[in-house]
Amino acid sequence: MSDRRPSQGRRGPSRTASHNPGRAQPARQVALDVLQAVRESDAYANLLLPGRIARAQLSPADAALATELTYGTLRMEGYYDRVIARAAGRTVDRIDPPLLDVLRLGAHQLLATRVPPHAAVNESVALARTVGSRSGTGFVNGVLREIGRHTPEEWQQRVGGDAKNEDERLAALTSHPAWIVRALRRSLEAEGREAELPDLLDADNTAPRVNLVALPGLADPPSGARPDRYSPVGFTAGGGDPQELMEASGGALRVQDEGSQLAALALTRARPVEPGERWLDLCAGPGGKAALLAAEALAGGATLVANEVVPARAELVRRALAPVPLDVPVWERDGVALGREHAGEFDRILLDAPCTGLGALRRRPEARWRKQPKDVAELTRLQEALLDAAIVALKPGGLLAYVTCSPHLAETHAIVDNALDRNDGLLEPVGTAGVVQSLASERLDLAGDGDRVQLWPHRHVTDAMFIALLTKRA
Ligand SMILES: C[S@@+](CC[C@H](N)C(=O)[O-])C[C@H]1O[C@@H](n2cnc3c(N)ncnc32)[C@H](O)[C@@H]1O
Repeated sequence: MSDRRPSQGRRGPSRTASHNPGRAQPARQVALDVLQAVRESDAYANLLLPGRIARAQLSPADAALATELTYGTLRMEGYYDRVIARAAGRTVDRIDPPLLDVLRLGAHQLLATRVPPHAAVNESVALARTVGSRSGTGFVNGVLREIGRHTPEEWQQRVGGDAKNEDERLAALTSHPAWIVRALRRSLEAEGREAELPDLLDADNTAPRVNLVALPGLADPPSGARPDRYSPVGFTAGGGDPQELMEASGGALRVQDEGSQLAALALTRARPVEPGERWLDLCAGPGGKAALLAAEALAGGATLVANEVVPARAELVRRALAPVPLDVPVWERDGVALGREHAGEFDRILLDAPCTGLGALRRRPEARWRKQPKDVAELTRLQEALLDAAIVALKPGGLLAYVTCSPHLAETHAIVDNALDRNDGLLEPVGTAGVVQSLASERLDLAGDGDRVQLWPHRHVTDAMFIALLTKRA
């Protein structure tokens, strides 16, 4: 590896020219700290980053840079590792992990940002000094210069050329584990929409917009807000700062994906609410949908019980419910046992089941590397048990929404199909697509027979929520 300067190094001045040369720039230091914490302690970037930005007292511009660098690097980590391995001439598991974090951050700047290459390399070398030895610093310098010697397009050709088949190629280039690409392909195939796979994988790597909900009856969207295309209570803030809006509203305006709003409203608005109805949110943590259910229950004269087995998450549910002036007990029970002990008590039940979360990869970029195929088998057993319990807890004639934030067929259609088979004749599918469409002001492009809804990031710009409404025969 020579020490020749990369040809792109003359593209323009460094954005960071004004700070002390030789020392890492604070936005990059924050991004590196978060990458390290995500790798070392399974931290979640979205929970960690705001605190780190505040602690470093970053300016708004630097906060935006730290955010872009952190999420951008985490999203494309799998791809950058392939580039780094080729440039370094060794697999990434043979690179000191703290230096690998620096290399990933540097690769992101070189391959996917407008940061001038010399700034990307120099800043990375400065970061490497904070985590590695002199030889480690030289290694980072050499690897990044080698990466900078080729254009982003050349790297894509090289990395793509290593793949043995199309799924592997897509997995490598879009930074997804291959098993997830296969699962997503099968889900789209089931809709006859296999050709959309590259768009879906790209959407997973696109930062989601900050979407908010106005809890019905408790708040209205502020002036200047842009209404959502599908959710009647959803909006984006327009020019307003979402954080300020949330605080000023006391929590009646809050961040919530449009798909999550549709899932909750499908249950509450599928048919008119009879005063006195009893509702259950069986797996409520952290409480986003519970808050919307509570507002809807309040408006319709129903009551709601929220349940969450993990105490810390139950506490989050209590906080989420605080803006709604309805007394909602929050139970901390295993939903499987709870369902069986409250047989036939509830008119409407939301089962927003624990799942792989493959529908929210754009929101939690690190999650794709933490899940394994074996997790699917474990989760589907739990999903089946929870669904059976929910069916028991449902009143005859009651309505149940089975929801996942995953489009994996094993967690969605298979769970519902098996439940219909096991409960021969007891359950009846409800036309979920018609219900969801009736909420929306624009036509939803949905596939399937109308009994179930699968939303998609690339088609609907929502998380990939799956919603199936079922009713229990009276
Ligand atoms: C997909 S999340 C629910 C998200 C929630 N509905 C919202 O909108 O904020 C699933 C939740 O189920 C909880 N959970 C997992 N196993 C459970 C069980 N056996 N009984 C009750 N809750 C469970 C998890 O801790 C997690 O908080």
